[in-house]
Amino acid sequence: MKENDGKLTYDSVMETLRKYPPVPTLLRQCVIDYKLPNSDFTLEAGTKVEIPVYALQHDPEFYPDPDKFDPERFTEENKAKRHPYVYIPFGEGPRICIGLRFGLMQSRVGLALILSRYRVKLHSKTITPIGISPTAFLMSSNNTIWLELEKL
Ligand code: HEM
Repeated sequence: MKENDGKLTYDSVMETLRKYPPVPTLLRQCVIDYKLPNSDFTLEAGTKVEIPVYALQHDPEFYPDPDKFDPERFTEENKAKRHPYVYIPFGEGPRICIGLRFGLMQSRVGLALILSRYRVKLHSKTITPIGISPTAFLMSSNNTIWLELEKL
């Protein structure tokens, strides 16, 4: 907020959803035979397709130094340089998340309310580095994240 004239921007929420998309893969089913551009491969109608959201959002071709948390990636200028479909935490197309705007706003308001009233630290019970669960269907940490909230 200090860096943005006291305003809470969406950029840090967007960068969080890039690094940790709650839905790491999207599912689709091909409805017509479709020849992939620049290849001899044809997807046949009926084929189930998994779209790797997590992998796209960590591809260094689109996001250099992908593990770095850098909200600057979401300035209007930087966004314009990327293909829009390499950032799809809410999906895309006719079945895109119906709660996209509400989800973004809710995360922002929730964070603002907590961070304006409390100093948040990791509790010593939390095992670090925090890893991603390899078995959960939705993005989850591999261990409980314990936080310590101190009233400001
Ligand atoms: C940060 C919060 C959220 C994330 C990351 C998220 C993510 C997603 C994703 C990835 C999809 C699948 C889209 C696709 O297949 O292309 C989806 C679908 C959907 N989401 Fe969300 N969502 C969020 C919040 C919400 C909220 C707040 C609501 C409702 C108030 C909501 C309601 C729905 C519904 C109804 C669908 C199914 C849409 C359809 O199939 O036509 N989501 N969401």
